[in-house]
Amino acid sequence: MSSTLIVLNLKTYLEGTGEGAVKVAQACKEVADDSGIEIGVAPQFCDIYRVASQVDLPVYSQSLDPVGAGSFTGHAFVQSIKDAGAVGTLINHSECRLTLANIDASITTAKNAALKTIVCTNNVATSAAAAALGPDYVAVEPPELIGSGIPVSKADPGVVTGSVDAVKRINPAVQVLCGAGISKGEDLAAALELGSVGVLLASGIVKAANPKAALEDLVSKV
Ligand SMILES: O=C(CO)COP(=O)(O)O
Repeated sequence: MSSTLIVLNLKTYLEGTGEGAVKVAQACKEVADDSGIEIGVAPQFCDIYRVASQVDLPVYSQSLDPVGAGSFTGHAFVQSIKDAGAVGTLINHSECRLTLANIDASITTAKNAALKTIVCTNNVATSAAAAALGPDYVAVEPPELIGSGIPVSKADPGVVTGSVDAVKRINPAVQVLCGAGISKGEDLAAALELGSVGVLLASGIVKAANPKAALEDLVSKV
């Protein structure tokens, strides 16, 4: 496997049973095996166990709550996420934003459970702030490009290079992903060219008529 990472966020795109998530995850696994590129999926909380137990690929939670065992109702509890089979979690996605203090607490909670952490950011300044908290990855995603089909690597390359520079300066151990509007092989190639180590993406693959073919295109230029 190369050190490139692709994480496919399923959001709430797949209606109905979790079988849709399993199918997309299976396509990810096949393309990962054929290409040698690591591909993970972030399904709904309730689908983590189903996906992780049926498909041998890295599964991420879409978020978690920084609560321990005890008197907490309606929270996404890290130990349950881990026991369901997740290897990591997104934190602070633009569609699930947190305060800085809660980002910090979520990173600590995930790390204590040995889950990988991907903190989403919306610009260079927040990428720098997130890097100071020491996650495994910062994933910069300008919200205005999310779901737009316009790739960040083309529309706003400066936010990627700026994040890479800022993160390197603040904490060189943190790696940078980028996302928003990414769907094609040229988008991933451009993202790597800009200094990120991979992409976090969703609609271009999940909503494609043939997700496996879309994934094959995505990895075709690496
Ligand atoms: O929000 C994203 C991934 O977390 C990006 O979404 P799109 O790939 O649909 O732009």
